[in-house]
Amino acid sequence: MAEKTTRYRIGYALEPKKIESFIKPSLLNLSQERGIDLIPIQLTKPLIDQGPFDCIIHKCYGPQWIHQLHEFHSQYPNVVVIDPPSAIERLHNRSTMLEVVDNLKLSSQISIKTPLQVFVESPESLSNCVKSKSMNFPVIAKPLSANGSVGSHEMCLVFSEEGLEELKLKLPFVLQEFVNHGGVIFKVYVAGDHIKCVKRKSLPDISEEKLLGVCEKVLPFSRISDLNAYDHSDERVEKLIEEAELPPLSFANEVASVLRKALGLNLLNFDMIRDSRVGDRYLIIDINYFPGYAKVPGYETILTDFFLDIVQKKKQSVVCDVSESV
Ligand SMILES: O=P(O)(O)O[C@@H]1[C@@H](OP(=O)(O)O)[C@H](OP(=O)(O)O)[C@H](O)[C@H](OP(=O)(O)O)[C@H]1OP(=O)(O)O
Ligand SMILES: Nc1ncnc2c1ncn2[C@@H]1O[C@H](COP(=O)(O)OP(=O)(O)O)[C@@H](O)[C@H]1O
Ligand SMILES: [Mg+2]
Ligand SMILES: [Mg+2]
Repeated sequence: MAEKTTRYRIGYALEPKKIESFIKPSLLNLSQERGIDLIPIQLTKPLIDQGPFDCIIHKCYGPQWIHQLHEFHSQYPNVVVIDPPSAIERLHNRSTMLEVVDNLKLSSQISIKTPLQVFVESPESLSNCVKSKSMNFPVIAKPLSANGSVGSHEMCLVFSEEGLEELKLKLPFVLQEFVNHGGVIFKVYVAGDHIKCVKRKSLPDISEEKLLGVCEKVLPFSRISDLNAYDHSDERVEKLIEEAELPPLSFANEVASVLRKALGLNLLNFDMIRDSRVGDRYLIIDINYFPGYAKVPGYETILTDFFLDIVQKKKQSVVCDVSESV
């Protein structure tokens, strides 16, 4: 008689746009072949009435969803929830998002830090905040909230103190020192133990001369691709990205591993730049929960491997405490 292979049910609670980009037939097929059934969770119906599930993955905002998860967890404490809302919450605020980075302990000689950053809440504190941290212009004003809204990605490069005055209506925000990094950013995608680092276009460097010649006090931007007119041509940018050296794999892996544990999260990516001023120094500038994995070549394998790790560890009774603070 043919041996019956165990099948696992992973429920996903995602907004329609995310379902379209993430739940591709290629992911459904590969995970199905390997024993995982990905089941849509209806956001309009009580979670508690859906299932059974071995695991739930989710990227939804708002107290109602968190309440549903709590309710579900009290009834089905053995179902693994990836990830705990309280840990995800930390990434929805650009001030708390990067707090753990400066305490990470690495065995590598290469250092991992964050740029100088200050949280600005009121117009009165605006003029002093840059001086108090000895930050140099240009700085980037980033909305405090990183809650998935369009506005949460609307930023401004600020070239001078007068520029800061123009930002009063955008409070509260964080000001982060702009760091030259050769126009290329490294995005490290993490799904549990599975990691992939890719290169992407970033803001171009700003030299002292360029800074003196800039006419604007503030340059708003949202998507980096909108900034072509501001500097390099597409061809030059492509060449820049192609030629940029990736960070050493062992370093990227170690940062991903310690960061994931410090945050208590499994599904994330982080944006990392190489500081042009100092050798062997990288800076984390952004951390995102459940990012756009489908843009990573081979994401289907990375995610399926991760799903199997989770459900099989559970089967072997290896404690997987990710649902601890649901
Ligand atoms: O839409 P995508 O595929 O570009 O993914 C976005 C991510 O792009 P990335 O994978 O880092 O290039 C994006 O990363 P960045 O913040 O752009 O670095 C966010 O994770 C975004 O989610 P949210 O709007 O912050 O909730 C992600 O948006 P959602 O797909 O989760 O809505
Ligand atoms: N401190 C910084 N120094 C240089 N460039 C930065 C810095 N912070 C952000 N950027 C650039 O701005 C982009 C958007 O900033 P980020 O914090 O990643 O916001 P988002 O959450 O919208 O992706 C980055 O991908 C990078 O190109
Ligand atoms: Mg980013
Ligand atoms: Mg982000």
